[in-house]
Amino acid sequence: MVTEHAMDTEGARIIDGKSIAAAVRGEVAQRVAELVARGIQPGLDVVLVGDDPASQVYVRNKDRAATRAGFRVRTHRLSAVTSQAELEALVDRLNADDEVDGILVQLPLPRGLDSDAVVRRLDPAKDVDGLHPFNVARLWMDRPGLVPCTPAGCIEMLDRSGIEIAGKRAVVLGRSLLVGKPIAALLLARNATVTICHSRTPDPAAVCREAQILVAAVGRPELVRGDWIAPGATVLDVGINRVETADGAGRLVGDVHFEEAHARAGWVTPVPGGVGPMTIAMLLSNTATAAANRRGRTSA
Ligand SMILES: NC(=O)C1=CN([C@@H]2O[C@H](COP(=O)(O)OP(=O)(O)OC[C@H]3O[C@@H](n4cnc5c(N)ncnc54)[C@H](OP(=O)(O)O)[C@@H]3O)[C@@H](O)[C@H]2O)C=CC1
Ligand SMILES: Nc1nc(=O)c2c([nH]1)NC[C@@H]1CN(c3ccc(C(=O)N[C@@H](CCC(=O)O)C(=O)O)cc3)C=[N+]21
Repeated sequence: MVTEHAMDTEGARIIDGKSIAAAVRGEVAQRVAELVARGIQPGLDVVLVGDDPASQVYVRNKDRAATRAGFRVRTHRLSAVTSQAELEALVDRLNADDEVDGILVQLPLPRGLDSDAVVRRLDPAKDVDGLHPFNVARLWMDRPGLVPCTPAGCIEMLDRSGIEIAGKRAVVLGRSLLVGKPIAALLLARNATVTICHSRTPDPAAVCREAQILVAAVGRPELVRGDWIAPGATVLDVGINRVETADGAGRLVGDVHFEEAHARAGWVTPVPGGVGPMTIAMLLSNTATAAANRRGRTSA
């Protein structure tokens, strides 16, 4: 799961999101097989509005992983000029369909659509992104429920790498409802001492230097430099940014300058191959949980 070598001579240990995600997907496939053996075919429905190319890639990755794990998967592709009423009518139809266990509405929605209203419309029991106010409240109340996939994936990576959370000073860069805030809630629930930075934080570098666990979720390519990182800290890089390259192909970089972080940190996640694959694995895990909860849990 991790590459073992001395940190002071060779830099941080890499947290391999790809292999941890493969392990989680294998466990989910087992849970799905148990449901299928009971005559239950768990299903995931993804709603994609518009033709944002990045979202298309995520949807394709999710489709493939979900199908391989044994889920029925359907992607609803709606045009960018879809109305609020049409989108909410689709959500209503999926809520009412007993064969639908998980509903994921890809965000952000095109301009003019009210994503809050769409999320509020979801049946909380099918909200596998954990964004409905009911699930947000449960998260902050430390009650198990459907937890946002990327934050859940971050905790899973720490746990499966043997990195202690309790008692640590954690800093989260970013405060979105999808990523920053729920990561902070989960770290807090696990007894870290948590600080959240955002675009109005005067000296984020100074705050980050205090972190034993640093999570970057800002969407700013390589914002976090080596001198933002305390020696030996654990750095989780959530950012997915496409930047131009000389050959015109472009490449993915995180919110952390990987080489500089690797030289200072104790542990670091790469981009790609870090948090991204975990997001998909946790989406599958949430969908299996939603299916077991909705359809009466006896063993799964
Ligand atoms: N790996 C994965 O699976 C996933 C990756 N992502 C990626 O994670 C990143 C963050 O996503 P998301 O949370 O949805 O993005 P948002 O744009 O919704 O939120 C970004 C947050 O970062 C803060 N911020 C922006 N600039 C700075 C800065 N210079 N210093 C400190 N804080 C700053 C903003 O502050 P303010 O609130 O003040 O505006 C905001 O809270 C993106 O790159 C996204 O693509 C997202 C989801 C899943
Ligand atoms: N309602 C909602 N929930 C989300 O969780 C959500 C969303 N909307 N909108 C977009 C963001 C982004 N996101 C990613 C998921 C997987 C990868 C992923 O698989 N990344 C791989 C490969 C990336 C590639 O090579 O293209 C990696 O980092 O290794 C990336 C990004 C989920 N998001």
